Amino acid sequence: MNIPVVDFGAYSLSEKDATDEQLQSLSKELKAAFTEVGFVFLKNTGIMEEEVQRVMDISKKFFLQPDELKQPFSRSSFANSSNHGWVSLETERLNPLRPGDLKESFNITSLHPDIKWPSSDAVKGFKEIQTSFFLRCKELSLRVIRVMGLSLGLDPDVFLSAHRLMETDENGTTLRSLYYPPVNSDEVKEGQLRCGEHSDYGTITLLFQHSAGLQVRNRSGEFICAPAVPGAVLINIADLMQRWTSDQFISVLHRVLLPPVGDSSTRQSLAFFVDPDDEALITCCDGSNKYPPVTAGDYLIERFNDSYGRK
Ligand SMILES: O=C(O)CCC(=O)C(=O)O
Ligand SMILES: [Fe+2]
Repeated sequence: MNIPVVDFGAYSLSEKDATDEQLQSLSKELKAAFTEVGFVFLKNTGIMEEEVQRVMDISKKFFLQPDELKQPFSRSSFANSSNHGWVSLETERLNPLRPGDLKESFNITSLHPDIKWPSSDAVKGFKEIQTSFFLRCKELSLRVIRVMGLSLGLDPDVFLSAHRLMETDENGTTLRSLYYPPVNSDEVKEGQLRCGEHSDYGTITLLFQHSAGLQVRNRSGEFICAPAVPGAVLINIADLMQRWTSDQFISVLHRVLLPPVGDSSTRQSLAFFVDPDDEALITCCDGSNKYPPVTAGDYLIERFNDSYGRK
């Protein structure tokens, strides 16, 4: 399996709009990638390497602090945004059959003015850097979602109109910084990984990474290493989008293994999980009843219950 590379230059964030011809050609390429592989590398998106690096650097400063300083920002301590906040090591199990993932993360789901942000000198600029990257990812996602609608011959509003509330407490879209600390192989539990096998939950995911480590399952069921393509954003289809398109676009399992024994390297990545508005009703867009309609908010709560444990 090769993940295709698509040049998004014609519709990059530095362009106001693309011509119909350019959109047609992009939609053909994206459709092929999303129906056959479920993943695509998008290059020339307009999001620059320096922006990505800035977010990784400030996130790492947050993660390297003692747990007591991170605790006040814990996920589930934000009243109106249940997925927002810091997730400690081994808390989430993306594959619930394995021990907790050997990763830490910080989820940004809400940009509501009342949200409390880390603001100590050690993480100076955290709010501004994360907020501006969230908004850039949001703009790029909306462009990709528009092209995805066109690629299936739909009115682009079918998908776009379900993504009007990103960054508010009525939409689950999340910018997640991930940090995989050095692994001490003497302490690893049986079957434990950095990130267990899973597919993502919502519409699409934008993944920014600078080092290899991610594996993607191919059609024969083998996990294949995804390369890190400098400057490109890796985009994959998530489960609600697969449902929405009656399985035309495919949401594929992926994972992050442990480094080889004796390798003490760390890994960082940024994932922008795009979700439909909580109240959006996801109904098969081909008019079939392949899957019953579900509201995005209800669907996400179920999935989080599986990976974080039921309350
Ligand atoms: O860190 C990575 O590369 C993958 C993370 C991931 O797949 C996820 O958090 O859903
Ligand atoms: Fe994922």
